[in-house]
Amino acid sequence: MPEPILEVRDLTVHFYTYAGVVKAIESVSFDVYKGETFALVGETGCGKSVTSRALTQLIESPGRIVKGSVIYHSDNGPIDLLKLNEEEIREIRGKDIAYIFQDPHASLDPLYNVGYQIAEAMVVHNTVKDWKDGFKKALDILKRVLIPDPESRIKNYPHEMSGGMKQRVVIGTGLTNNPKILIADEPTTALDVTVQAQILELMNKLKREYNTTVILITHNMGVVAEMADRIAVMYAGKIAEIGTAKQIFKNPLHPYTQGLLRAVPNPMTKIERLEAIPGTVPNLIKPPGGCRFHPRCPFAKEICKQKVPELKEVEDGHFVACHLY
Ligand SMILES: Nc1ncnc2c1ncn2[C@@H]1O[C@H](COP(=O)(O)OP(=O)(O)OP(=O)(O)O)[C@@H](O)[C@H]1O
Ligand code: NI
Repeated sequence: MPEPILEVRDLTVHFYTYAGVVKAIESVSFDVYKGETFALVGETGCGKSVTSRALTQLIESPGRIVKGSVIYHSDNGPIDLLKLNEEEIREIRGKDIAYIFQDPHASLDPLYNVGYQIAEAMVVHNTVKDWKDGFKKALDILKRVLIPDPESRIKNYPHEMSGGMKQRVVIGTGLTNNPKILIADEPTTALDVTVQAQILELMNKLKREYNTTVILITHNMGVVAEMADRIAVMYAGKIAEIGTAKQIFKNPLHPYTQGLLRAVPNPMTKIERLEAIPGTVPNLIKPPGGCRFHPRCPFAKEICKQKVPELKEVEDGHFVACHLY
């Protein structure tokens, strides 16, 4: 039996804006197993980033986590991450659970050299003895993420590095404290295609070396096919389907997942727009009643307008939220 490292239940986040309450994610539930790469996929605005940030309470005003629990199975036993106070969650974030965001420019401080920034991540979490030790480890990390000429690169400021090299530094910084879970939100979207492939390969290598669990957020099905063990498909703030990569690619059940896969003629093409699925993503201030996908669904029945479909297990480990099943 796979062992869960995270159990997310009923996670709900709302943004209280002037235009109204944006119901960004609604009753999102899933498990992430130890050592796997778990991908969250779906069109822009479906709630991938909000979900991944909410896992460690990284939701800023006007957003609020209104409901849910996130049980993290730490070395010291299970903890509900949503019940921790500011200081406790900050201790977990960056140490047990690290994030890599899309834009390496935004993740690095232009005022400090990269060696300092990597060392700092370890110093603040007391995982090194002192700054000297921190710089020594920072050099190891630059080697691990395959930065050429690390002895001189360690003194570089971010603007002296290419985008791909900066993302390597960000990944290195994320891995400094040997996190149990690495959350990567579109880690390669800002990079050119050849650099993307190198970064993905690097993430796979590091994952094997450190035995890290990875939560990968992307709208690129090619990346998903390459990296994911299991996949959760999100639509308009809800989970539509969860399964192994094989189940999702070979036997997609949800009409939305089917549309998503049809929209990628070649798995290496990026999905920017879904031409195969007519209509657009609904407004999350007033989402459609019943199944949120029903206005775009070719198989919608009366019940789909009335009743929210529950996520149910249709075959072993394969869950779908759809009235057709
Ligand atoms: N600060 C905010 N204020 C208001 N609404 C927000 C805010 N942040 C996110 N949202 C809303 O929450 C919903 C989910 O956004 P989220 O960023 O999670 O989407 P996503 O799936 O990550 O999309 P993308 O692929 O474009 O990154 C969207 O409708 C978005 O408009
Ligand atoms: Ni996002």
